[in-house]
Amino acid sequence: MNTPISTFAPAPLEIPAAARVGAYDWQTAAAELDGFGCAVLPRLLTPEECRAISGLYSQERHFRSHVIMARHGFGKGEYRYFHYPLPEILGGLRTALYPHLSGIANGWNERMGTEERYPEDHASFLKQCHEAGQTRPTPLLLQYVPGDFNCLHQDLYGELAFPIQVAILLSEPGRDFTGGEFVLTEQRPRMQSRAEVVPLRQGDAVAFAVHNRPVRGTKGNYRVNLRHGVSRVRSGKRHTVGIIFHDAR
Ligand SMILES: O=C(O)CCC(=O)C(=O)O
Ligand SMILES: [Fe+2]
Repeated sequence: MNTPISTFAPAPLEIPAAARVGAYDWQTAAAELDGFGCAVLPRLLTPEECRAISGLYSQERHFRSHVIMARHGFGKGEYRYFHYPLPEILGGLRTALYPHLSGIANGWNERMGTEERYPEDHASFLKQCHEAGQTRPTPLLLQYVPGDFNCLHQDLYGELAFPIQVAILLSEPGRDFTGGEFVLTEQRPRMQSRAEVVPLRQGDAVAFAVHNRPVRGTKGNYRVNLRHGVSRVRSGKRHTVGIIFHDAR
């Protein structure tokens, strides 16, 4: 399903996605996701790969749609959804990341008393999406210029939603842009909301909860509601690539 990125950008997948993803300490990542709703995977992409992926933004043939955020009240900035087949590097990372996250997601559902369980491999989950009428790919490339921001939101595209997603920062903070921090908020029942700002460098990925996750309280687990967004870019240009595991209706 994936085309090699090297046919249109100078970035072959030198280290296979599964090896790259498998090299992280997933026990620590799971503990961070459990404790805070997010975990950083440092340097998932090399600077060259980041540049190659950002460079796709202006090449319309890779995308199925283009969203100007201000037109929808989503913030200010723009993004494009890739079409299938995905660039090899993104398809590869999505497939490789999924099995590490599905166990965490199933643990969350168990603790939240939700019956739904996610299959161990991404192909099986995509099959479920397709059977539910969700067939359009959701990986996206975002671009922000000074003054742009991404309002707090949840990336839900139909009934089926995998509860963890990944965003990779393609630009280098301080050099390519300033401002533009990745932000997560967590709304807790009958309590004030908690915010988390995630410091990222170029190539770092953040895995985070899409909508709900369980939190351990004194009387068992309670459910919190998360949103994510990006603070205002103060200068320069910021690109990110988002990997969402469910397809869209
Ligand atoms: O630009 C970002 O860091 C966030 C992008 C986003 O909302 C997403 O990947 O779903
Ligand atoms: Fe998002």
